[in-house]
Amino acid sequence: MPLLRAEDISVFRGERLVLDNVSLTLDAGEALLLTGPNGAGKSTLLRVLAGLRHPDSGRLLWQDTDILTDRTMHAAHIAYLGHQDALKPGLTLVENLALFSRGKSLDEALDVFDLVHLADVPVRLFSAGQKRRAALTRVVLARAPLWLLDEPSLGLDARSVDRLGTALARHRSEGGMIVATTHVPLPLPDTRHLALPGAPVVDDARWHEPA
Ligand SMILES: Nc1ncnc2c1ncn2[C@@H]1O[C@H](COP(=O)(O)OP(=O)(O)OP(=O)(O)O)[C@@H](O)[C@H]1O
Repeated sequence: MPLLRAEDISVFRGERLVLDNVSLTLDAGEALLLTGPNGAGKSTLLRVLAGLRHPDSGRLLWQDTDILTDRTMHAAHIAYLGHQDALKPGLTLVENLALFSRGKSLDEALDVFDLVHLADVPVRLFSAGQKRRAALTRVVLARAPLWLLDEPSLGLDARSVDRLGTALARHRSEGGMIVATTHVPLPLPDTRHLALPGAPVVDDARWHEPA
């Protein structure tokens, strides 16, 4: 029995069928890359897997239990990184992360993405890449078995991409699972791919600028 199983997930956004009967499974130590053109539904699928969006049809099972029966329980299984880094700009990095540390020392986690020197700096002063590294540090701190990462390498410099690779490999070696969306190669070897085809081109007047 796989730990995570999505069965025939379909999602409409407006009147558009964005996900059409998508199925996947994931087991301990496995990773899955979601690829496909802009608008194909990668972020939508990630949000469904996170329990943040209800599919219009299909089931999502965690160890054969439907996650929709207990979303609070499912929230403890996942660490979700969206496009927005969701950091509080007025707080320092340590203050932002303290909410997720559950009393544990932050030193080791801050080192994963080389952020020790920025520990006491307000996040509003961070660059885009530094904010992404902070958000990724929060994922590490969550100690959740399933990481759901929407374009995790966005804005990262080469050294940080290397560190991301190390963090992903470590998570998998500890039995963790990863589903990530990406448009660029990620440092994630031995990974399955799920290519979402994207919506068929439709001649829909709502998508044209008024003349
Ligand atoms: N608020 C919304 N209302 C209606 N449709 C939306 C909304 N947001 C996104 N969509 C549509 O949902 C579809 C899937 O979007 P989604 O963000 O999941 O795609 P994606 O594959 O992650 O794209 P990208 O590669 O650009 O990040 C797109 O066709 C988009 O137009």
